[in-house]
Order: sequence, then structure tokens, then C-alpha cells
Amino acid sequence: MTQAKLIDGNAFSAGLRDEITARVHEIRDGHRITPGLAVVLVGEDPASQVYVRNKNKRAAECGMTSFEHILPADTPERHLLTLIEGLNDDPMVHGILVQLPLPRHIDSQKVIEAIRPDKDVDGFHPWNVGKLAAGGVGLIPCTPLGSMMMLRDHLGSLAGMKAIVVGRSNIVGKPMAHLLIRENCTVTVAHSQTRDLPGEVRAADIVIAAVGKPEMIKGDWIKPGATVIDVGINRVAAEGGKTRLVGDVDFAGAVQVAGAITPVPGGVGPMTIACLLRNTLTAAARLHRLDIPEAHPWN
Ligand SMILES: NC(=O)C1=CN([C@@H]2O[C@H](COP(=O)(O)OP(=O)(O)OC[C@H]3O[C@@H](n4cnc5c(N)ncnc54)[C@H](OP(=O)(O)O)[C@@H]3O)[C@@H](O)[C@H]2O)C=CC1
Ligand SMILES: Nc1nc(=O)c2c([nH]1)NC[C@@H]1CN(c3ccc(C(=O)N[C@@H](CCC(=O)O)C(=O)O)cc3)C=[N+]21
Ligand SMILES: [Mg+2]
Repeated sequence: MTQAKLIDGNAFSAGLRDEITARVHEIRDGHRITPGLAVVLVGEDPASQVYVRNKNKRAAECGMTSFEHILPADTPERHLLTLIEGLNDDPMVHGILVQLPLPRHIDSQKVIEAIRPDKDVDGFHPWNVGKLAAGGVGLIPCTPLGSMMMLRDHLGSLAGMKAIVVGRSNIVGKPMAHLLIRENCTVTVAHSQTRDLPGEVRAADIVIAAVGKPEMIKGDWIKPGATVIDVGINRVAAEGGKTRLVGDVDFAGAVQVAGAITPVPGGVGPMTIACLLRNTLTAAARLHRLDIPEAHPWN
């Protein structure tokens, strides 16, 4: 049995970040504009702090400015909304990301809707959700966008292929399904009440796993030769009291059957961050009405 080709998200995202860096330098030299990203984290969750630091580090590497706002877990909703209003009006800020999930006393949907749609680099505001669903131009959620870039790079045209998205969250599953529809796939969206999930997955040429259950999707569910995008990020116990990251797909099983597969780590995760920077560049260019060529014109 031949092994699946590994789709290398580290290498792909590094190339994408190089393209972004070149464009950032162009608009800095040509227009004296530096794209700025504001990242807001409420609470002291150490894992989220690592993500926020990573986003800021990558932004700086691409020549962008980043603004980090770390607020205590008991921050009142009103304070967060006031901070967002300030960022909406700040001309140095072109992209705003509020790290999810938020503490329970804060209404996430209210917070998402407070962000100016043209600075909403997560693509979670109803305006951007609507643009994606209706086929217009907005900002596309980073994880689905990065996943689609890897699919298009590996497969070329997706027209007529059967795709399954396992998971229907607003941040991954639903926007991924819309992108696949736009690329002319025949799309199934599965969730916790789907009957015969293994059977549904077996019919698919493209499998997007976004469930949040470690290694749930087994190798013998995968159609031979299928392309597998594993969005899952699960920290599980490992030997010696340590932990390790695994995806939502049983990688060892799936790699024997699939045509191509993304690893965890080193797959979708790094692409998500690169797409966040790309959306920040896109937002800055649109806010200043600059005519910059898109890195991937199909987006
Ligand atoms: N790589 C990256 O950049 C990112 C990775 N992630 C990771 O992706 C995964 C999904 O994240 P997210 O979408 O936020 O998760 P959510 O918990 O919001 O959604 C999970 C989805 O999976 C479905 N589901 C749960 N259990 C099953 C099951 N047994 N069978 C079928 N479907 C099931 C749920 O169904 P129902 O709707 O019926 O409850 C739900 O639709 C997580 O591992 C997360 O860490 C997330 C964001 C970015
Ligand atoms: N408003 C908002 N937008 C998000 O996009 C968002 C969010 N909230 N909340 C949390 C999830 C999760 N997420 C990840 C981003 C990068 C990696 C990533 O870089 N992963 C590395 C490994 C990182 C590690 O080693 O821990 C990899 O897969 O190779 C993972 C997960 C974005 N999210
Ligand atoms: Mg969620």
C-alpha cells in the first residue's frame, strides 16, 4: 500500500507569508501604510496566550504592526465593547481579532457584531457570513480559507467532487461548506446527529474533519485516494506525563488509505495564521482603496 502524500502546512504557509511580506513592504514604501492587527484576549488561559503571542510574532515577521490587548477574565462585556469601538475608529488598526471562546458572562455574538465588518479579519461578522453565503466579496474565515488553499494547490479544480465536512460550527464547518459549494463540489455537512457517519465519509473524495474529538475519524472510513484535511487540534496525554497534539483523524490509519493528508501539527494550524495576516493585508488595502494584486485570485 502506498502512503498518502503529506500536505505540508508549514512550508505552504511560509511561502504565503513571504508573498504577504513582499506586499507589506510595497505598500509601506509606496503609500506609507503599515497594516495593523489588533488581537484581543479575555482571560488568562495559557494555551490562548500562546496563540496570541504566535499571531503577534508572525505579524511582526511580515512587517505588520500588532496590538495585543490582554484583559482579565472578569472584564465586563461593556468594557470589551468599548475597546472594540476604539479599535474600530483607530486608523492604525486594519484588522481586529477577538480570541474565542470568550468567558461565559460575555455574549460572543454581540462582540462579533460590534466589530466593523471591514476590519473583521476572522470573517465572523454577519455581514461577512452573508457575503460568503451569497457569493459576494468580504473577508473569509481563516481556517476554511487556509484549508481551501491547500485543497486547490493539491487538486486543482474541485468541480464535481464529493466533499464531506464533519462539524457545523460557525467558525469552521459552515464557512468551509460554503467555500466547497463555491468551488463546485457536492457537499455533505455532518454533525453529532448524523446517521452512519462512517458510510457518509466513505463516499467522499474530500474529507474535512472539524469535530474536536481526538482521532475520531478512522482510516477505514476513508475512501482510497481521498484528500483529507484535518482541522482538529486536540491536546492529549502522552508518555512521561507529557502532552501531544493530535487531529480529529486517526492519522496512522488514514495515511495508509488517503491520497493526501494534512498532518497535525504542521497542517491547517499554520495556514490559519498565514490567512489571518493575509486578511489583515486585504483589509488594509481595501480600507485605503489600494489596488494590490491578490495572492490567490480565486479567493
Ligand atoms: N487548525 C485551526 O486553525 C483550528 C482548529 N480548530 C479545531 O477544530 C476542531 C473543531 O473546532 P470547532 O468547529 O470550533 O468546534 P465546535 O465544538 O464548535 O464544533 C464541533 C462540531 O463537531 C460536531 N460533532 C461533535 N461530535 C461529533 C460526533 N461524534 N460526530 C459527528 N459530529 C460531531 C458538532 O456537532 P453539533 O453541531 O451537532 O454539536 C459540531 O458541529 C477543534 O479540534 C478545534 O480545536 C478550530 C479552529 C481553528
Ligand atoms: N477569533 C478566533 N479566531 C481563530 O482563528 C481562533 C480562535 N478565535 N480561537 C482558537 C482557534 C484555534 N486556532 C488555531 C490557530 C493556529 C493554530 C496553530 O498554529 N497550530 C500549530 C501548532 C500549535 C501548537 O503547537 O500548539 C499547528 O497545528 O501546527 C492552532 C489553532 C485559531 N482559533
Ligand atoms: Mg467552537
